Amino acid sequence: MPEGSKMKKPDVKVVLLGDMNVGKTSLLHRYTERKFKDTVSTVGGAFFLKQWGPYNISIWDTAGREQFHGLGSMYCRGASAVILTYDVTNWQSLAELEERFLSLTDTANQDCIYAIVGNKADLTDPKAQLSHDSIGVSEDQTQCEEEMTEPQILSACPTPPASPESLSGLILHKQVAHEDAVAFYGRILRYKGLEDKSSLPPEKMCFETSAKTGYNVDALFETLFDLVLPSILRKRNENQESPTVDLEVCRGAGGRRARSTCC
Ligand SMILES: Nc1nc2c(ncn2[C@@H]2O[C@H](COP(=O)(O)OP(=O)(O)OP(=O)(O)O)[C@@H](O)[C@H]2O)c(=O)[nH]1
Ligand SMILES: [Mg+2]
Repeated sequence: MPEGSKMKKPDVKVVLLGDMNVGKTSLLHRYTERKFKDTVSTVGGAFFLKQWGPYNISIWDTAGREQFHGLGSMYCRGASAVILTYDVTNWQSLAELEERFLSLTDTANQDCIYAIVGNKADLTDPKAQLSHDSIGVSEDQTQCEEEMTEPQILSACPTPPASPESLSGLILHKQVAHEDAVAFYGRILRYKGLEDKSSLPPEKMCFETSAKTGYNVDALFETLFDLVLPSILRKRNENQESPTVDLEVCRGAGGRRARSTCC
């Protein structure tokens, strides 16, 4: 970055929370790099700066591992949107959101919005298995769409095979129904005293996604960006401050690179 250049100051903060292994990092990779690539378990947290029209949105990826639990409330501080992420093939990952993660959001903004995201839908839902990434769709993909035979539905196996990928074409038993996510969303609104937020009904705020195929990933992020715009505009009007920060000042304070800074 050229000397003295200004890094765009984020207008708003979106945070990904959820148990380890549910696919938070993979969702971020899918959305920002249009790729499903190997990941390692996140240490601490990292953020990505997304330009959304004239606005700058920081998307924070956090660590699901228990040992980083304490950092969650720090990452949620000042958040305008929190994506509470679970794995549709793992009931416990939804339970963890309520038991371990919901309280971390107490540091988020008063008008913060909440999305409930059931990831890995490609393992349970045939329509989520097809590539949904506009860049990634190829003609043989449409071919596959026509040939798509009814995938075999696995019975509810108590110990799903170690590597779901080896089941491509097979569908794992879904452990979390959409209704469970909707019920949890209702409990979040009550916890936050937002029951009257009819503008954000569960059908709009509960998603099932696949970071692997891209299913519903753009819809998730872009729905949230549209919904946080009013809070960006309000903040800009209130602050009337420069939408940029002088990097020299940051450097003086040992400022770190803005891209994927790990705290
Ligand atoms: N089939 C399938 N696998 C996925 C999907 N998303 C993530 N995975 C796999 O799930 C494992 C964990 O993914 P991560 O993105 O690292 O999970 P995480 O929530 O960031 O985990 P922590 O960083 O430990 O909190 C990896 O093996 C991913 O390849 C998905 O949509 N479908
Ligand atoms: Mg991660």
